[in-house]
Amino acid sequence: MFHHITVLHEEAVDGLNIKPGGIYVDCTLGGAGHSSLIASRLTEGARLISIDQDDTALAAARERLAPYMDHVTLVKSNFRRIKQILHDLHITQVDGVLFDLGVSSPQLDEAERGFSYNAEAALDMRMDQQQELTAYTIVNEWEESEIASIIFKYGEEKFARRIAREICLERARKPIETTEELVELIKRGIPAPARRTGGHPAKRTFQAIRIAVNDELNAFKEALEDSIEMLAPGGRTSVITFHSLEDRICKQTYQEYSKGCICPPGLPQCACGQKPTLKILTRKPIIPTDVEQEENRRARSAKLRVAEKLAK
Ligand SMILES: C[S@@+](CC[C@H](N)C(=O)[O-])C[C@H]1O[C@@H](n2cnc3c(N)ncnc32)[C@H](O)[C@@H]1O
Repeated sequence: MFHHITVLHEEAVDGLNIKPGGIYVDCTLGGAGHSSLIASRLTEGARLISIDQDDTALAAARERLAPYMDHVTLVKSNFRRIKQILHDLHITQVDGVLFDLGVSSPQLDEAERGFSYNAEAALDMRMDQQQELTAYTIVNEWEESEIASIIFKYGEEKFARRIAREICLERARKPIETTEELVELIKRGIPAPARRTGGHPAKRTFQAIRIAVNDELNAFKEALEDSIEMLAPGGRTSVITFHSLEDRICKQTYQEYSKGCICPPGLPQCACGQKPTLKILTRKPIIPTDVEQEENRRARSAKLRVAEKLAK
């Protein structure tokens, strides 16, 4: 049973301002919470393309979306291929693109996927089960400096170098096979007083390794830029992020595309001719209500940002 509680369910779909006959893309199908709401607002002639790289999500979503399958297309792929996916479907412009980033609850709950620091499993963490790179490779084969760098950059973990050192000392003795072994090494790398504050000591390092395994930040940046390019005038992007690194990419990309003239100050008139591509509709991100945060822990760090494509 695929059980994922959709975060900012109505808010993210309302953000798309659905036109009943439009063409929409849900880049992160997951348990199809957002996709089924979008599909329920579409009428004949409309189209929803829902993408996920996880086979389990696609199988479950197929059932949930059964009543709408006449206007829904499911695609197993990385969303960083959005342009190619749309091109293959002969679609040149879309009216809205939704991202609800990160992992789904089933991915976290199925211990054998290796995403959780609370369950023993092989070091995996792949969203796409056919991908080659796994957490095992990163932990056992990457250079110590590379491991330290991703833990610092993607986990914002200040003891990154010490943790990387512990990992490399251990793997010189024998390969590190499981999430549990990794958790122990992370704990060893964090001084005792720091271990007692700020949640589970392995949280930041697990997040970092997961981001690296799935190349999450680069995939999102590329896909967001390509989505903006594929939007029809008046089309919208609606993006839910769950940590500051993703949110920063969204905010900065929206800002870049909403900039007009970039001439140096003091010129008597504009020489660059640059026009803004996007209008940002959420100056401050929308966050889940207190009730939603109370009911769903995952919702606590969620932020929604919406932007609209301007006419040229
Ligand atoms: C938070 S869940 C989405 C939940 C969904 N909105 C719902 O309401 O049920 C994120 C999903 O996006 C997928 N995903 C994350 N990054 C992806 C990528 N680069 N390409 C394709 N799918 C991705 C994950 O496999 C996961 O199923």
